[in-house]
Amino acid sequence: MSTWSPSASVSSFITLSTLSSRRSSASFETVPLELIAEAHSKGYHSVCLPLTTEDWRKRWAEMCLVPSDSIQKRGRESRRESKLVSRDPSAERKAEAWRENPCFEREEVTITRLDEAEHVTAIISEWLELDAEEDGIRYDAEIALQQELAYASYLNIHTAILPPPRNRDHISSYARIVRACLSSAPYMNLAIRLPVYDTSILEPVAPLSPSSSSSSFRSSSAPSTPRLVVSGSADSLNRNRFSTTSAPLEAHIDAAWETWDLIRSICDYNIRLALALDLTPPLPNSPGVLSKWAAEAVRYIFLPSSTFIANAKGYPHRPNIIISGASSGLHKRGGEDAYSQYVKHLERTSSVVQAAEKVGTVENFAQGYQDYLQAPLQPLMDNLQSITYQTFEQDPVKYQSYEEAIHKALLEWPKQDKIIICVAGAGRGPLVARSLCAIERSKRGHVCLYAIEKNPNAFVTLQNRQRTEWHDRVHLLFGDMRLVEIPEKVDILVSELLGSFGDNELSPECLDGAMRFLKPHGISIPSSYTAHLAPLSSSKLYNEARAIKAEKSLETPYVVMFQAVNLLSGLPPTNSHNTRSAKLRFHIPHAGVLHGLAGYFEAILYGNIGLSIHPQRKDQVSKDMLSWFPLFFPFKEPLYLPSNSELQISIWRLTNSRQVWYEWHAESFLGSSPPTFPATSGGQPLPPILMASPTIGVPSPLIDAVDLLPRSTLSVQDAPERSTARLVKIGHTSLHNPGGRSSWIGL
Ligand SMILES: C[S@@+](CC[C@H](N)C(=O)[O-])C[C@H]1O[C@@H](n2cnc3c(N)ncnc32)[C@H](O)[C@@H]1O
Repeated sequence: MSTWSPSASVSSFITLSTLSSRRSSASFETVPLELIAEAHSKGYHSVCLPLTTEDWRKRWAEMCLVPSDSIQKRGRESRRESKLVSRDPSAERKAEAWRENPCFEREEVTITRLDEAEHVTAIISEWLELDAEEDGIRYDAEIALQQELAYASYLNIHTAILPPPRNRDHISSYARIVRACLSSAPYMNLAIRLPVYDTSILEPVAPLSPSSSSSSFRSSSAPSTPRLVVSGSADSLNRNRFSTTSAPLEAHIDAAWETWDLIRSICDYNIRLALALDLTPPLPNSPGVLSKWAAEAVRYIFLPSSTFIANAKGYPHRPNIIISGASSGLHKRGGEDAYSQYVKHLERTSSVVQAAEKVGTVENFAQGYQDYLQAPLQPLMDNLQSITYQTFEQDPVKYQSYEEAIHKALLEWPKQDKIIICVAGAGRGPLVARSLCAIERSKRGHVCLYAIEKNPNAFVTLQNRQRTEWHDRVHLLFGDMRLVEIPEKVDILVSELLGSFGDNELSPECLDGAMRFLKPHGISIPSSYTAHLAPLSSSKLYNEARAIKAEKSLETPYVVMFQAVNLLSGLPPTNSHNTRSAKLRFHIPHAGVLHGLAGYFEAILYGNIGLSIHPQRKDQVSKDMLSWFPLFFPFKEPLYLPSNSELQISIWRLTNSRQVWYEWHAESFLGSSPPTFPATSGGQPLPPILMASPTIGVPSPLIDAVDLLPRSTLSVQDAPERSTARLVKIGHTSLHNPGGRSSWIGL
């Protein structure tokens, strides 16, 4: 279960120039101790400190890089040619000795004592190019990185922020080095600093000189925003770093995310690897572009004091926010403390935090359960515990909605008739009590109420309530609704057998068995329900499911209160999949990785009264209902989906005489365009498929996904327009849970 920390941690970035310009005062033994104490007194929880000094950068450059003057002599050579330049033999000897036995000298590190390292996040030398063009520089950068991490571990520092990737062509080398470090430093958490997009698209920058990685970096100042060369652009192929303004900002944001995706994939989704997202560049207005980061392990957010950005609030991971330049005096009136105070204010006033603090909201109820995988209930096969019923019964919305639905049905029933109601699956009796309230409110005279329950333990509670509260107003029947004998047929059948995906607690099978005692023109409450699927990206959930070591863990649906997830496409208004299988087509506007499917349900109880956990409609239909979290169907292998690709999902609900199970599968294609809806014969465009829920709220504005099954609202000649012609297949997953081998629900 994830813990819910009360507030984001705010760190101050202490620069090398601050460290070197201060003299320690009488009250502190060392400058780092004084600066750390000062940061604490100004409301910062921790500090980020460069681990190494200028001296280390100089020694490393002398040993491992070709001196820049020897390059200048050779004129404008490419970096690739620079490795042919011979080095000074004494520098080469020193380098060999260092490679044999990497070791710092005292002046090369900023801190030396355990107490200086408390609450410190180490910034690894930013000038190390783990993705340098030259093999030799990459090789030496890896040795230096290992050396710095070993030193940080020695000082009991648990987190280090790595130099950013800069060269798309060698990201795989970068990632391989990070993976090696994760295994050689087993107690260290690593974070990769990544700008939200390549800032060179805003302003041209000079090309790097061969030894430039070091010389161009002003390590004594606050960290500059790293720049990433996006492969494939003409500029990057020429190894220049000039503006690529022709590409839209979104493409650059996608490129940054793809860099991260490659690194974390090569590192096998290691949970000790996280992102330090640099929000220094001006952010685009469209929040959807950034939403993919919500599904990632963003553990740090870099904010320079010059661009204080309110969008950082509400990130679900509650990352550490690192403020650089807080002491630069940029906002003189507020002073240094103002930044941490403002970040805390933004967080306190954000809708996410306010909802979590308000009693009665789902966010408040679900605290501690965000992204926690729970096995779905099996109320038919298992007998639920009293405490489980008690949890359901806290729902302030579900029972009220049922009472309203029953009341409405009673009012609409012909006045002179006697009415027989049956609550099938009564549990501890809350729907029985609500039925009695509705009867009383409707002022109907002749009403007879039955309650059926198959859980022998809950049946004791029902008997007790009958004796103490209900008396002869309720007739109890013990047994399975599929088999139990009932003295007369009923007019209104009330049940609540719904799972997060509608039918996953076997409501269809149970109600099929109960239909024999519902009169032909009788009413079922709920009158219908629909299941909805959406493709989902969440490295966190993927890792959680993988952490359960059993092979079947990635072929099992889970109930999850989603937090660190990103829906890769909109949800269809309804999948209407009582056919027990569906094939769904999703347009993927932005590149992403598919880790699983999110499953939701919507039910019409009676008339316009419903229940919904559909993310876009739940607030209109049944706001603050607590009883259901969505279902998560994981995929065993993540499936990469490029921008403007098409995802096709197949899902089957299958059954034998003893079990029901789901099987699922995904395929990806290139060449997709956002779906358009075919015109009817009258020339009017068809709306998205809506006929199954015409009475609930307003239709979802999201129309990305379209049910591919032939539907009554689509004429046959319309179908080819929506076919998958001209799509190029690019990938697929395996078929999950074939034959119900890993997960099933008992009948
Ligand atoms: C989700 S609980 C709902 C309980 C209660 N109606 C409420 O809303 O709090 C479903 C109940 O239906 C019962 N149940 C499930 N299948 C049943 C069946 N085939 N026959 C009788 N009861 C059944 C379970 O034991 C459980 O008490």
